[in-house]
Amino acid sequence: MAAWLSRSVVCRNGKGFLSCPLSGARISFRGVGGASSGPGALSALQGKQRTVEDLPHLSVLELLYRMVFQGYYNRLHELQIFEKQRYGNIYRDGLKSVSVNTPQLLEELLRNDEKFPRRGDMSLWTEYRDMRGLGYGPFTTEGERWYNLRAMLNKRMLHPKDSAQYGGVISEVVTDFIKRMYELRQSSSTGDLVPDVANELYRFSLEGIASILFETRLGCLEKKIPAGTQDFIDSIARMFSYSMAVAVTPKWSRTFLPFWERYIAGWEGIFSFAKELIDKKLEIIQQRVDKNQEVEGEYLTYLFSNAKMSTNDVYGSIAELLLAGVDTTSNTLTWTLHLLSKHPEIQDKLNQEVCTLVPTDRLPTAEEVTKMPYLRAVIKEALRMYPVVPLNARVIAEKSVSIGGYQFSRKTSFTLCHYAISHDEDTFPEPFTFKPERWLRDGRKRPNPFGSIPFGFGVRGCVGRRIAELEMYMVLFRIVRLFEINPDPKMGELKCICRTVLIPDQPLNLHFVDRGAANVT
Ligand code: HEM
Repeated sequence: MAAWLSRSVVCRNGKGFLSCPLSGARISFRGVGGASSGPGALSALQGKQRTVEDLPHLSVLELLYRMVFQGYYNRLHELQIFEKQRYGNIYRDGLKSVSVNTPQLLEELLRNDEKFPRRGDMSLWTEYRDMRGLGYGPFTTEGERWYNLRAMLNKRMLHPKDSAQYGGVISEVVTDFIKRMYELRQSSSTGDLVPDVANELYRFSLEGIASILFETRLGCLEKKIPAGTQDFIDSIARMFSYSMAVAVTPKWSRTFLPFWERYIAGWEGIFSFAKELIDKKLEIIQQRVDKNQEVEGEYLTYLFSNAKMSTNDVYGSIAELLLAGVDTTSNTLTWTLHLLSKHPEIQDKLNQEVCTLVPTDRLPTAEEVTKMPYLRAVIKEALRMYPVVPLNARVIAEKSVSIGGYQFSRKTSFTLCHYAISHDEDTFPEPFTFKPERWLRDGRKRPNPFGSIPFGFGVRGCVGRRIAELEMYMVLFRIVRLFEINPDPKMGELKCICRTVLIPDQPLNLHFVDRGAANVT
């Protein structure tokens, strides 16, 4: 995610002539029109292969102007749409990253991806690991080493059948979450209001993913979060909140500006907590091995039992899985509940599905929730409207590649503008309207799959996808069966800001009105 963050800061692009009020600089391009306006007629007429030089491009100064003076600093997702309208579907920024902005171009690029896909510079994350001699995880590793690591991490996680085995663990976490919802509602003045739902869903997601990765409960859903767990949560927040400052300030300023020290303190907290839990588990396994007892367990135990993985690799991987899995899942759920609260008719339809497909006197199984078409469509549509990871990157390092009729030499960096793509009007008519029906397989024409790929694509796609989906389906199922979700009339319009992932600009408060269904546990 750090790579996306730093990329989002530096990779902005443009086309045509545009006065930059900051500097009076003029942004120019040599081609005729962007890819949106058809092939570069001039080059084609001359029979010349179009290259990166023919793309619309603009300077870093313009990016700075847009970020600072036009306020796009935390609305980088909206900037994608602005730039697409202004500069076309494929364009280049001053730092030579090429932005692609339509499902077709995205597909062309990703189908040309390499055996060991790269997202680009991850030094923001690797520096700390190098300083402390820690192992790299799936985000930070590259090349063949990454490939081998993913081969190990994918097992017991990536296949729907693998994730189904965590159904029981997740269901227990959902039960605790629902219990907490009842408590919060009761203590509110109206008897049904839950303040700052995103914060509650963060606790849920952290508890859920930790219960799978560490095979232990952290206590995030207890009335008072244990001190160690709270320090860990604060450390994650600290690391993320200083990432941007560290990315944009020069290294020499680290000794007198406070950002680097605070950023590193964040990493220290993350790794020391993860390490403590991993070491505890390792000790338990060792004791059982010493006593010749059978070692049973799930993900962490599986990783330890894998001879190819060193303890250092396990530390690095678990920390990165944890970081990748919490904000993404919790914010997707936050946006889904927000959208449902605004669309009672969709909520009712979803309630009907969950009450019809599973008898109301028992909880659903992992297999059942993953087969519910409307439940799946609701989450898919929420992820289309709010792709929590709104931009991504690829570097095609080993070969030259042709995208959108342009030839790019090897080592070209590409920015994948997922937010603009999933709001592409040609692919998704009324792109700003919540319509889960778009995704139903009921005979209607389905959208281009590359229009919305919130988990990425190919071998470097999200390793936690199936776990995330299962967590989201299971918790949404239970919420929708028990409650009608209503907006808080006291809240102003909820806007979306980009802090590495898409988050709400203010705490989201929602009313959870009892539907009268039994709370089966
Ligand atoms: C709604 C939830 C989630 C979303 C939308 C999401 C999205 C993404 C995206 C877009 C990528 C980049 C893929 C690419 O470059 O092609 C990614 C990578 C990754 N995700 Fe997720 N993710 C989610 C949940 C999770 C969870 C729960 C975990 C951990 C269990 C996880 C672990 C990872 C890891 C480790 C990577 C890096 C993979 C690699 O580089 O090999 N994610 N995710």
